[in-house]
Amino acid sequence: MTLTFEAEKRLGDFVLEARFTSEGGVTALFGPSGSGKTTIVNLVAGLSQPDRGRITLDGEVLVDRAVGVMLPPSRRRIGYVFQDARLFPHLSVQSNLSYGRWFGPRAGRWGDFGAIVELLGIGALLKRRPLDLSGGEKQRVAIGRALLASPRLLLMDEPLAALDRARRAEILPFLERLRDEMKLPILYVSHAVDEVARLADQVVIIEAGRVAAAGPVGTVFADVAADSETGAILTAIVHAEDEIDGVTLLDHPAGVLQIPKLGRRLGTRVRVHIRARDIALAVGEPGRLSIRNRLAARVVAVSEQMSDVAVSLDVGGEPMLARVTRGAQRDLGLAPGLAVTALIKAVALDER
Ligand SMILES: Nc1ncnc2c1ncn2[C@@H]1O[C@H](COP(=O)(O)OP(=O)(O)OP(=O)(O)O)[C@@H](O)[C@H]1O
Repeated sequence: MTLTFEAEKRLGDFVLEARFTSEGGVTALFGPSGSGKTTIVNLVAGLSQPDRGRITLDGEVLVDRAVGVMLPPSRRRIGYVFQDARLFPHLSVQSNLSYGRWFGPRAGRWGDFGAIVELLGIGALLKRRPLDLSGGEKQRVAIGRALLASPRLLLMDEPLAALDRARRAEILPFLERLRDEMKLPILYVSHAVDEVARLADQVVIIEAGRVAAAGPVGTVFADVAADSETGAILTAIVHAEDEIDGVTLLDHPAGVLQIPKLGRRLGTRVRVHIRARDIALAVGEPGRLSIRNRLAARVVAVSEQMSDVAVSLDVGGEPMLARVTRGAQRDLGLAPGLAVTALIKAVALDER
C-alpha cells in the first residue's frame, strides 16, 4: 500500500499545507492539538475536499483538484475509527458489525466475520447493545465494524484517547494484531508518544499545518528525544556525605544538589544527569517543598514546541532545559532575563 498525500486546505485562520507518503504498516500522525491531524485524515477519507492538491492510494487517484477528480468516501474503501466509537445505539453489536459488511464493497472483500470477531475478542458481546458496553469494548466493536467493510486502509483518529490507562492497555494488543496478522495499513492519529512508539513503523510529525518531520519511528523519535529528554548535564563537586539521610551533597555554582550516597572522596568532580521532565520552575522563593534540589537560574530563551514550551536556562554558567506547559509559562511570565529557581526532582550520576 502506498498513500501519497499532498494537499492544502484553509479552515478559518488555519492553513494546512502538508505533503507526505506512507508505505504501508502503521503510519502515525503525531503533533499538538490543533496542528491539523484530523484535517489530514478527513481529506484522506473524503469527508472534506482540499483547496489544492492530490491524494492517491495504491496509484488510484482519490482526489486531484487540478483535474477535478474527487472520489466519494464510499468508493475509497477506507475505514475510519473515531475517538468516540459512534456505534448505532439501537442496534446490537452483531447488527453494528453487519452494517459494516453490508455497506462494504462485494469485490475485494477480505476477512470473515468470525475471524474478525475472534481477533478483536468481541464474540461474547454480539447480542449486547452499545449502551451495555465499556468504552474499550465499544471501541473494539467500532474497529470490527470498520474492518468488516474490507478497507484498503484504516484511519484511526485517537482511537484510545477517550479511554483510561487500563482500557488502553486492553486494546493495544488488538491493534498490534491488526498490524501484524492482518497487515492492514493504518494511518493512526495520536498524542501519546508511548502508543506511537509501540505501534507505528513510520511517523509524520505535524506542527501548525505543516510536516515538521517524517520517517521511520526510531529515527524521528531519536531526534526529538535528543532534544527533549535531557534537561542538563551539570558538573559538581562532592561536598559532603550525609550518613543519616544516606545522601551525598554536591556543590554546584548555582546551589547544592543531593544524590543517593555515592561513596566518593570529598572534592571529587562528578557529572550529573537531570531529565527535562524532572525540572520544575518557580519564580520567587518557593517556600516549603519536598524537593531538596534547588538551583538559582536565569531564563535565556523560551520556545514553543509541539506540545509544550521549552525553557532554556543558565544555571551557574551551564545550560539547562526545562519543559513547562503553555499555561505555566503564562502564569510565571517566563521570558528571557527572568530569575527563577529550578526545582529538581531527581538527579542521577552521569557515568559517561
Ligand atoms: N470547520 C472549521 N472552521 C474553522 N477552523 C477549523 C475548522 N475545522 C478545524 N478548524 C481548525 O483547524 C485547525 C486544525 O484542526 P484539526 O482538528 O485538524 O487539528 P488536530 O491536530 O486534529 O487537533 P486535535 O489533536 O485537538 O484533534 C484547528 O485550529 C481547528 O480549530
